[in-house]
Amino acid sequence: MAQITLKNLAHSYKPNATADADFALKEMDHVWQDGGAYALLGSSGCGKSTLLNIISGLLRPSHGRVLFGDRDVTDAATAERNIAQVFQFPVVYDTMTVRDNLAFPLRNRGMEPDYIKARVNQIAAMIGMEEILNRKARGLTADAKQKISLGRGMVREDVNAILFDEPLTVIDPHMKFELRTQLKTLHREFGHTMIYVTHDQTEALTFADKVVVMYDGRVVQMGTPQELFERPGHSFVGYFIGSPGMNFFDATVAGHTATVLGETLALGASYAPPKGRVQIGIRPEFCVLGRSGGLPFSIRRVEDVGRHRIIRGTVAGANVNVTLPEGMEIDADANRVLFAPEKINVYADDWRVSPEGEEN
Ligand SMILES: Nc1ncnc2c1ncn2[C@@H]1O[C@H](COP(=O)(O)OP(=O)(O)OP(=O)(O)O)[C@@H](O)[C@H]1O
Repeated sequence: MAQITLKNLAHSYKPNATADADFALKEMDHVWQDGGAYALLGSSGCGKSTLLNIISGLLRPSHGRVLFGDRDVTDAATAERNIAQVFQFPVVYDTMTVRDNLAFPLRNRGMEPDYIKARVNQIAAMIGMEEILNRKARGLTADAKQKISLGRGMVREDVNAILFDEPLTVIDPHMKFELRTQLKTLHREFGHTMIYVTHDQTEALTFADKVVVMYDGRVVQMGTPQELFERPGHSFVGYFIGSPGMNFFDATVAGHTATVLGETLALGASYAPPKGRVQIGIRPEFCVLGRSGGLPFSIRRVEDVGRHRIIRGTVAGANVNVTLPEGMEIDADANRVLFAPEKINVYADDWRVSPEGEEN
């Protein structure tokens, strides 16, 4: 196993690319710690698969280097990198049995038959396929075939990393949760570096210890689910993580106060006046309705989403959401929205501004 380092990495699918917009991956430096469980999260087209294929060696980056430990593997073929990759759609040998499909990577490496048998049985139990080990893969459902692909991706214990590219897309929703839990168990047991690509925040937040959020070809934040929730490093993380996402307001900020729509709001920390387009961001969970203070608020509608309710409203015509905890009544005369000062984040040109005295 190895730490994976990306050095000045960038990629364009176009020859002679120069403009920023020509790059599917903008220049980045990034380290994936040995044994980490990472999710690579972002919306469609932000560059997740490009990055994964560069790590696995399916794609050569147009700029920069890829290191496994101290070894430069930028020009090494996929086979030399000792990586397992599971794709969105099943890749199985139809004419082989389920057992032979699972055993394939181990036989390829000349492992002992007894070891292969035991390991295949262990993986088959994990993916719920012990009963059909002797069946040919041909004729199985896409869901079953994808489970074989997942199993085959995880069967080798000696890989540097396992890369998953949206592996649960074709899996039945009930099974998704179970397989994700199994992947986590396997990670705890074997300590492989795992990178799991998804555009689904629930998948990312439940699978990973560290979530890497990509936006427009860049890594905009890497953090624990809690860090992404409490201190989104970029406004995209604020919008993308959480349901509904963060509320943003144009503001002027100085010291412990923000001014929004001519009203003064207290901040939980002190800021040097930021440059650029300044906004404050507050999650719906940290907003409450009242009759004085805060900002003027009009309720549009209330949505019941199970354990809590979401109040959809507007502040000066712009949409603002407030999450109402279970059991709390709505004051029908409330016409202001108030924010917990210590939960407000400040942004300049979409990037979070650290308050004075915050350790990075
Ligand atoms: N083979 C290719 N040739 C040219 N452009 C490509 C190629 N593959 C991807 N791109 C472009 O590169 C950008 C990043 O694509 P990529 O597939 O890495 O994104 P993604 O985040 O994995 O998206 P998705 O979630 O839809 O798979 C997109 O603009 C895409 O159109």
